[in-house]
Amino acid sequence: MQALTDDVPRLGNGLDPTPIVARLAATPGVQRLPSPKLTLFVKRDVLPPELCAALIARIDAVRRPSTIADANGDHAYRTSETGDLPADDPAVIDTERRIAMLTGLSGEYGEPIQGQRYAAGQEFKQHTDYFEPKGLDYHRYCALSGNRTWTVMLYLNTPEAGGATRFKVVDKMIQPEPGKMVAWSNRRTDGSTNAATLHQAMKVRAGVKYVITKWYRELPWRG
Ligand SMILES: O=C(O)CCC(=O)C(=O)O
Ligand SMILES: [Fe+2]
Repeated sequence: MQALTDDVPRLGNGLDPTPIVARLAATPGVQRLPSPKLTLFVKRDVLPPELCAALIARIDAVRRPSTIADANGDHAYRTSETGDLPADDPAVIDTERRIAMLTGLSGEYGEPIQGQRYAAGQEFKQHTDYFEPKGLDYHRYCALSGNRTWTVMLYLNTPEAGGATRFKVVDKMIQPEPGKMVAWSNRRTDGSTNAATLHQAMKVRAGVKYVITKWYRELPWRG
């Protein structure tokens, strides 16, 4: 991880959620989902409008059709477009720093920030962000860096209609707003993968939706 200055906190990979939860819970404007089943936080205005606009432009420059691990034969499962954002871009560096300051998650465990663009009619059906330890693709995706611990997602705009993120198990819908962050642990407090993190990006009905996502791993990110 480069270009984060020395004052950013380094509270680990999130597998032990305690320091991350404490930091988020102590930050003004952070809301916690009131459920024992899922550790999830929401905060508005994490990114200013100019930064959201800059990131949208970067996503448009790198986007390609999305793929999914453990391809299940349903080609409509994830129909958005994806792209890794260049780590040396000033807008990306600024975003990395804001995420690190807010969550405390140590940058070396983070995957490169990924952008997603959903056009009208596009969606990402129900899934979890962790890789199934018994899944066919587990070794391919997790051999070097381990499984995912936390997800930090930021909306960059509001589509004209649709595009909410839905967590069905805890009956929570989150509406896209520019600069709004959603962060959750993909684990239970004992470290096991948490199926209550099941979520979906609901279909965009009109307009376009842009988000960025940063996932954290058990081990320092090595691809
Ligand atoms: O776009 C969203 O609302 C959710 C995206 C998501 O779940 C993912 O990319 O893993
Ligand atoms: Fe997801």
